[in-house]
Amino acid sequence: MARGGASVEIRGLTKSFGAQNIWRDVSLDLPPGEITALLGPSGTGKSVFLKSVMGLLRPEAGSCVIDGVDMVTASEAERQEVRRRFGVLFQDGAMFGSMSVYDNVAFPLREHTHLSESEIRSTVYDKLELVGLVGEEHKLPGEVSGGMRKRAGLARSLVTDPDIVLCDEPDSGLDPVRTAFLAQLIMDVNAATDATILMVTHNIELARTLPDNIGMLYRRELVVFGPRELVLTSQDPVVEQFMEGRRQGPIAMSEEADTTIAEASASEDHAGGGTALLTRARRASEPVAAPAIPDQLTPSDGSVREGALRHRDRLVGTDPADLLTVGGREEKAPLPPPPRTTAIGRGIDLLGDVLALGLEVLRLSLRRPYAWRETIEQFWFLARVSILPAALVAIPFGAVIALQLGSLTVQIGAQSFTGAASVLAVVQQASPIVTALVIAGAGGAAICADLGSRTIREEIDAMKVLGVNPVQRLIVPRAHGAVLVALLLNGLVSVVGVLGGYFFNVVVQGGTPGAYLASFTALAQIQDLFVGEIKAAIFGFIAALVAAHRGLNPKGGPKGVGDSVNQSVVITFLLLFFVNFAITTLYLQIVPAKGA
Ligand SMILES: Nc1ncnc2c1ncn2[C@@H]1O[C@H](COP(=O)(O)OP(=O)(O)OP(=O)(O)O)[C@@H](O)[C@H]1O
Repeated sequence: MARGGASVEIRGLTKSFGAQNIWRDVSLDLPPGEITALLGPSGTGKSVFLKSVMGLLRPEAGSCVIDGVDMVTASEAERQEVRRRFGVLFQDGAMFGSMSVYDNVAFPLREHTHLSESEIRSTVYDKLELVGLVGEEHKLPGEVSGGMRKRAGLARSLVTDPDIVLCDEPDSGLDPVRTAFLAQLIMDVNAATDATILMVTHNIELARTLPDNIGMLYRRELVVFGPRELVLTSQDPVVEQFMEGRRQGPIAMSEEADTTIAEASASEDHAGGGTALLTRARRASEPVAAPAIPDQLTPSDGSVREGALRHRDRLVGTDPADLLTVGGREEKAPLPPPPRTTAIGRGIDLLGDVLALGLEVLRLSLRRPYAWRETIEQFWFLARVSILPAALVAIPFGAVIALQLGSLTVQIGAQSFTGAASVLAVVQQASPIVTALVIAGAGGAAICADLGSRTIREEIDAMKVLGVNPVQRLIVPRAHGAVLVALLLNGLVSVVGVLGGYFFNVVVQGGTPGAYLASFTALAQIQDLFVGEIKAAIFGFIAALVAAHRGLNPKGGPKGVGDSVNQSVVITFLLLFFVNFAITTLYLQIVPAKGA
């Protein structure tokens, strides 16, 4: 069933990370219903480009319009709507690690369709069969090979018959035979659905025989984009070298080396030497034989693709000279450096981000569907990792407070108030802080590490692309779980602390049980208990938010996750002490001390 693929119009797109410009001024139209391959040396920003098209990364300039919606400036809700039309295969598959291969492939259908489980089952098995994974469906992603994960990711990306398919190196990790099957599969999917397909690949054979169009990123620019037939016969040295996989030419081992060669070439040109590498092939006096164009794959059922017909018409009207004008090759002035940010500025940004995340969590807390199961699992997990340490910390804490206050009250002749003083100190101050430190140290660290590893495995990106809001699905349950556990732990720590105080005051220091208990009613009041619980809930919320924020923004790979965990604990501790001070001051202003 032909549906006419979606159009993707990209104009002047520019993306940098801090001072590092990845590419600039990229303009191209992905022809609807055709297959396009994006090539380029490693590290030239092909994956960044795909993520920018998906709206997962925000370029600082330019537009990427998909059927009328600019993915750069649109709201997250609008982007989510467009993403429902996407099928995305991430570089490492981005399978959800806690779900089986079957559940991963069924995920988009369960989220976005009203199909019955038996209909879902039949669709999932169709796709698993296409990618050769029937028999492996009950395994977890961690129990199958990298190539299998990739194929499972492809099955998941195709399960909703998307209009736009974006694949990041679909062939990586696959053997040559499976790569050949995969190429045929992409061609058949295009023939059946007329989807607009953009794939990043390093596989030259695939690039030569599968796509209708080829684009190439090199030295921070799109240096060529056009019909396969014209790109394959291009005599541009960069394109030729890449398509032939040669060492000789302007492309070197690294981006820096590419830049050095190009600069040398430009200065030779400038000096009138006439031997610059970038233009050498063009200036060679002997005629250069045009390379042969290999036959393009055809659909296995022998049908004629709609995209192929449109492509043929476009090809007739394309001037080969247009190919190299896209993006241009002339040296452009360097981009201005980004504004410098100070440590204080970064701290303020971080606080702003955490606050925004907190507001988002509160807003989504009431939104359905509520992730009950995840909340209960998180509550149970946080309770398990924090109850024992909290109880163990509470005993010496209660004891220290009782000892300190006990000796102080004896010195000032107010021994009869030792119990109340212990209660106030433990219930109002020590207990919420101990609770929050344990939640931040044990629970928050685990939340941060879990989310961080999901982020670097691109699971969070996959979730967004599959139309699921990770804040609603993952952060809200963790924040609620942390608040509930904080309330529970605060009660526990308070009881253990007060009992510890009783033990040291009465048993060790020889006080009387009656005086210890009687003093409770003299100075303590029920609001003290409430304020302790409110503090604990706020601290638990803050601990979960900071952990989630750091987990969603790790810098780099596994080491970045480790750094995020460390930052999450330190930042939470700092915030807690400030917030505790603020709440205590406010409380003392509002609720006068008993007996005052
Ligand atoms: N989230 C990020 N933060 C900072 N830098 C990033 C981020 N993502 C990518 N980069 C940088 O952008 C550059 C391009 O990365 P990208 O993964 O897009 O390259 P690629 O062309 O896909 O490479 P390969 O072909 O090797 O997969 C790299 O220098 C990378 O370090």
